[in-house]
Order: sequence, then structure tokens, then C-alpha cells
Amino acid sequence: MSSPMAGVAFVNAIVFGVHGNMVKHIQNPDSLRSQMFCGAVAGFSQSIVTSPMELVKTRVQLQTEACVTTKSLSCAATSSSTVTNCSSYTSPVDCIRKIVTTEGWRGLFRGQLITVFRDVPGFSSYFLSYEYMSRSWASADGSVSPAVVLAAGGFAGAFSWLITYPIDMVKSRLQADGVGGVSKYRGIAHCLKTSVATEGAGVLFRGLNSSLIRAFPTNAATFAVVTWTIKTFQEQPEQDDTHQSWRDILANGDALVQAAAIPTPLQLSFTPESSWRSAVSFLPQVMAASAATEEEQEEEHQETRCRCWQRQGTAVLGRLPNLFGTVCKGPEAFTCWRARQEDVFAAARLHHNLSIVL
Ligand SMILES: NC(=[NH2+])NCCC[C@H](N)C(=O)O
Repeated sequence: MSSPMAGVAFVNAIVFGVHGNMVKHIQNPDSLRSQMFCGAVAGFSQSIVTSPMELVKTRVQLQTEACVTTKSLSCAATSSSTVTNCSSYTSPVDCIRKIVTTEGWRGLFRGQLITVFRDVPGFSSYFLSYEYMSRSWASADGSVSPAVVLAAGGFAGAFSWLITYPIDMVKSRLQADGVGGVSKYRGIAHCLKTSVATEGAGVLFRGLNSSLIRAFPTNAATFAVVTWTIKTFQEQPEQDDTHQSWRDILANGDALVQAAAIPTPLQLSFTPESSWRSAVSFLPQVMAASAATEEEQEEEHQETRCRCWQRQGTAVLGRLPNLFGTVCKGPEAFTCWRARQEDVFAAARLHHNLSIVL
């Protein structure tokens, strides 16, 4: 029970982490094609860990099933001799150890390729369909209600399983195969061919219903939790101070110095009377900000950068929540800060002109 739970959390952290970061850095992040591509990369990344995890799960579960069968048979036969095989894996770790000793390290990656074949289309269709549905069902102002998140998440999960289910069937068979060194299948194509030939095409979708029934609530919950987590991390008080940029410049000496170095002809012209009036109206804010201690200014500056970085993420799912918001350093904050230079420079020029006049 605890290993699947930890496993799901870990895998979802990879999926949404990779997808979110990809979306953040990709050109045109809002296009559905980008969502699909980022989903594919996320699917690929998580398949590296899910394949060995699913292998162990399959082996441990199959062993339990075999054990139950053996036990009831032996009970009927009033013999306990066959029960000895039951405890071949005492835990998932024990299973890993035994796979490595009997099949080598490569044994842990049995089914890796087919997992990639399943998860690349699986996760690209997952994110594509979620984005498509949540956008189609969004309200006029673009907001997405919790009901829409749940429904889109549920359908996205079910849809992704619907189209990848036959691949999943092959994956499960390949991973279950080869216990104790006996392999029934020679590879993906052979497994697919023999399964269809011996059991009919229906084998490709056997058990689909229960998978879909599982996928709907699981993925509705997943998207809801991810969306609400992102929201919680992104929720910042609205910046109602229209003169914030003044404090920004005051807290950033460098920008001021650079702005002051810009030759006068390039600076904003404030000759029209209205501009002067608005420039002078800034004065109380400038004075107040100048009065603040240097420490306060530095704090405020840091805060602005954090907020700026967080604002980069949008409500659209897939932007990583600023989990490290408290730290808020590093290249992202820097890139974001650079993007704001325009604003700061404009404000700095205004300040510069003002100071000449005063
Ligand atoms: N076919 C896929 N791999 N689809 C992606 C959905 C994954 C999701 N974590 C689930 O288990 O339902």
C-alpha cells in the first residue's frame, strides 16, 4: 500500500515537474501542439522510473496470486509441500535484489522500451486532451471551475488509457514473462502476434473497463490537486500600488545609473503639460520610497522579483508552481528581472528628468 502511494506521488512529481518546466521554456506555450510535445517529454522522463517500478509491482503481485492458488490447491490436497514458493519475495526491495541477482541489472529494465512506447503517446494525449477540454469548457473570462478541472482531468486520463491500452497489455505480458529465466515471448512484436493469434483481437482491450473506471477518478483528483496547488503557490495580493516601479528603481541602483547614462535625446520627453502634471503627482511616492531604509528597499525589491517570477506562470495548468518561492533566486528570477527592465528604465528616465527639473 505504501509503495504505490509513494510511487504515484513520485511519478506525478516527475510528470508535472517536467511538463511544467517545458511549458515555461517552450516557444508558444499556449498552443496545443506545445502541450502535446511537453506531455511527450514528461511521459518519456517518467517512463524511465515507471518501467522498473511496474516490473517489480507485476512480479510481486503475480507471485501473490500464484501463492494464493497454490495455497488453496495444497489445502484441498491436504499437503503443504507446494507452499514453500510463496515467500519468494518478502518486499519490493527484496524483489529488486532478486531480479538483479538472477537477471542482472538489465533485468530491471525489462519492458523499458514498450513502456516508452506506451507513455509517450499516453502523456501527450493526456495533456493535449486536458488542455483542449479545459479550454473548451472554460467560462467567458477564461477561468476554469473546479468541476471543469475534475471533468477534464477524468476524461483526459480515461482517453489516454483508451488509446494506449493495447500497448499496455503487451507491456504487462512482457514484464510478467521471464520469471525464473523462462521467457515465453521473444519481444514486443512476438508477444503481440502470439497474444492475438491465440486469444483473438479482443485480448487487446481485455480489462479496459476497469482501467477506465480507475483512470477517471484518479486523474480527476490528480489534476484538481495540481491545479489547486499551483493556485495556492501563485496567489499573491494584487499589486494595487501603481507607483511600484518607482520603488523598483529606488531599490535598484544599477538600473538608475544605467538609465542616467542614456543620452538625453533618447529619454522620454515630458514637455507636454499633462506629462508634467502626472510626473509631479508621483512626487509623494518618490519621497516616501526614498525615506525607506535600505534594508526595507532590498526586501521589497526581492519581493518584487519573486512576485514577478510567480506571475510568469499562468492559470493554465502545466506551469510549475513556484515551489521555491521563498528562495526565489537563480536564473528564473534573473530572466524575469531582465524582462522588467523596460518598465524600470522608463521609470528611471522619468526620475532622471524629474531630478534635473527639481
Ligand atoms: N496511458 C497513460 N500512460 N496515460 C497517462 C495517465 C497516467 C496517469 N498517471 C494514470 O495512471 O492514469
